Amino acid sequence: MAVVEARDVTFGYGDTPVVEDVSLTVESGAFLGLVGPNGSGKTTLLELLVGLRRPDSGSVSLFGEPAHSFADGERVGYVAQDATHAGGRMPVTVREAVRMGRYPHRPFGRFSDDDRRAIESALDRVGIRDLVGRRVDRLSGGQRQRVAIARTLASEADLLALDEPTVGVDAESREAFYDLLAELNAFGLTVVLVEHDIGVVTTHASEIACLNRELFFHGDPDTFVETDALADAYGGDQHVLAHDHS
Ligand SMILES: Nc1ncnc2c1ncn2[C@@H]1O[C@H](COP(=O)(O)OP(=O)(O)OP(=O)(O)O)[C@@H](O)[C@H]1O
Repeated sequence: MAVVEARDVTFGYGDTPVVEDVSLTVESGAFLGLVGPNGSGKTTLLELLVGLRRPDSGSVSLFGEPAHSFADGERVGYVAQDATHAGGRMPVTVREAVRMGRYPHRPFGRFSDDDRRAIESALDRVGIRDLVGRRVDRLSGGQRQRVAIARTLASEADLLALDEPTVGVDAESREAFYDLLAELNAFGLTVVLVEHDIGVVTTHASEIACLNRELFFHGDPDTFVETDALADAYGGDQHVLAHDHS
């Protein structure tokens, strides 16, 4: 079953499109890495795919319905670059931030045992139980990203979309973070990840989409590194491709 289906999607902030004619299907259970040079439209496309923006032309459907009809947290977890959606800058505790993942289920009502179970299980699966009483705005970037993931798990979302989640996170925590994503993916969570580090994404993702306004490639990582798509999308700037850890 297709979780995301984008057809001929074009979008621009002004007259010039920054995403043009992109068609892309993300199947259930996929781990898609979305790569491309700086300013190539990755964040914009991710926002289009999860319904945070509407295309100027073309269409995006999520779980077979128009993407813009999905509110954040309702089957779709979205982790923005600075994880503000996880209460990243708010003076709330980790437990409160993770509880927010249940709000789509209980907009006004009291929390049920099911809600509490989902929250506790998310804290355990992401390994942040020792942080529950800490304020989110005083955590490290890597810890905040884990809170963001826990919030998504608590919401029992089927799709997790992340925008460069490990910017500013040290290499060790970054590896642990990607291992966690791979594990959650193995348990059935569909993942779409914007990541500028091609090495990271070809190691962890099961498929790659390479964007530079238009989609240059969508397929498996091994094929991606063998084709010209990479050089074409990056304008032949090969040294950026192999070891970009900036
Ligand atoms: N809110 C906005 N208003 C106007 N232009 C924007 C806005 N957001 C992004 N852009 C422009 O759209 C283009 C695509 O930006 P986007 O952030 O989607 O690219 P990206 O591939 O995620 O970039 P990066 O890797 O540098 O984060 C860029 O030229 C950017 O300057």
